[in-house]
Amino acid sequence: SSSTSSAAAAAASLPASPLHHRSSLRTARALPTLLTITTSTTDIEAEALWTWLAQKGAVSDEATAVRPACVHHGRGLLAHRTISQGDELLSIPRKLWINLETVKASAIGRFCEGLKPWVAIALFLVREKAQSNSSWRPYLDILPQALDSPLFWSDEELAELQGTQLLGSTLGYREYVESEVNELFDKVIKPNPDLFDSSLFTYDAFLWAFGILRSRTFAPLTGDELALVPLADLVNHLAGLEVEKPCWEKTTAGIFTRQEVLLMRAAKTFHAGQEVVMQYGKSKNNAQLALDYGLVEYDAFSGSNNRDSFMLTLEIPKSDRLFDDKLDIAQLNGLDSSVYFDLTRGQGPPESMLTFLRLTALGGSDAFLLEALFRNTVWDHLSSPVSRDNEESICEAMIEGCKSALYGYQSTVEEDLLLLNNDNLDPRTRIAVVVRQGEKCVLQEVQTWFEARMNELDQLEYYAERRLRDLGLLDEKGNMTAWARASFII
Ligand SMILES: C[S@@+](CC[C@H](N)C(=O)[O-])C[C@H]1O[C@@H](n2cnc3c(N)ncnc32)[C@H](O)[C@@H]1O
Repeated sequence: SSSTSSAAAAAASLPASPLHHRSSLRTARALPTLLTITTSTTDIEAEALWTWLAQKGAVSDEATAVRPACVHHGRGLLAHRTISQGDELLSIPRKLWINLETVKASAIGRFCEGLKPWVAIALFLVREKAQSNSSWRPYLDILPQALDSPLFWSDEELAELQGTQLLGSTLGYREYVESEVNELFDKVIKPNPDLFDSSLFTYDAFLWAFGILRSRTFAPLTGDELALVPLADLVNHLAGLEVEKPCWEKTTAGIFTRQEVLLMRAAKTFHAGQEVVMQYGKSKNNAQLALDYGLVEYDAFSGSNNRDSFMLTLEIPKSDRLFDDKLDIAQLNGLDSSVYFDLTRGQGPPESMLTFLRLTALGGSDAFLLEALFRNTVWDHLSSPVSRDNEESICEAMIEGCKSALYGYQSTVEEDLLLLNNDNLDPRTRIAVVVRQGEKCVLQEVQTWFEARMNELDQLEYYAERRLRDLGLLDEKGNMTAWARASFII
């Protein structure tokens, strides 16, 4: 049927927009032991940043709870003394953030009217980075030149992502950045050669700035409030870290002049010398962690990973002769003809997805449920199996969809797991392998779920039986009641 093929095609499709990543709730994972780090080499750039922040009154050697240092993942923050959960770690005043205000107050401010915050800040970063006498030099010097997000991978490295949704999102983001850069180049950079040296404002330079902004900004300083906060952006992520409250907090401080500050609080207790870490996003899946931060979570011991996910797109085919009626029901329930479902490892298909699938596959002798009489109740009816035919067709569609999506990957889960046993796997290949095996595991789980359902089609209760039971015409065992038998005899 057309709904079958559409759901099958849908199972393999990519997120519609690179900017609309869906999130879902995930369960807790075990917390790895924190490592105590000792640094031997002097980090000249970090020292310069510290001195600069001290001169501006943002930090002091005497009062500080944390200090920047070289750690496993580039630079990070080390506890200077024992810190309890919830303690203040640092407080950086607004005048030291790089945000839209900073850009507006700069020499290029008058060109930023109407620009998206990230575009304006990226323009500022690229220009400022090239100026040796920039007043932001100590901060600019600690920004990494190379990032591990797939946005920056070579074609050869990207080939490891063949078949994955992450590859689609990566290419989508690149296209998006390119179109923004082209527009900016034509409207702002080219017409103002006195302020902008056009050779600096390349696609690569903007992509770097985009990567810096995605990997170093955290709520609440995102969206229109987007801001880079020196020192606070040196905190690294710890896999599995449970947090009660966000670590970044925007508040006001100061006795005489109340000024806005970014306050960072400790997510847990840290002892002197330990690395202070935070949780970058409990609801982000591995593909999002990879894109934003160039990292993934993978637990080689448990094998399970609630960061594994697959975003499924389902749609009511336009060719369906019942399209208008089905769309009406979907819209009445807050959906549209095309819907994304974020499937997460170990969680099975969400109820709303099963309901939408049943709606999509509705036809034949079940089409009466689309009549006006049922308009307000049909969604409820669809939340349980409707008929054997309907349930069978959604199972077939999903099994086919999963198989065809799985066919698109170049390796099996088993091959990937073997690769992940190799401790010397380079970081980018590791990211690719973790993401692709995660997507496949989710698809396999979904396929297994629908295969199991296919095997129990004869045991399920369908709409007709439920109606008879509701009317008191079937008893608990599914037999007709005496009253029903009597009515049939009459
Ligand atoms: C907010 S910055 C943290 C400071 C960064 N380490 C530096 O040297 O500038 C985020 C970046 O740190 C790195 N990072 C943080 N936590 C990590 C982790 N658990 N595993 C791998 N890389 C991590 C990633 O490169 C990420 O994009």
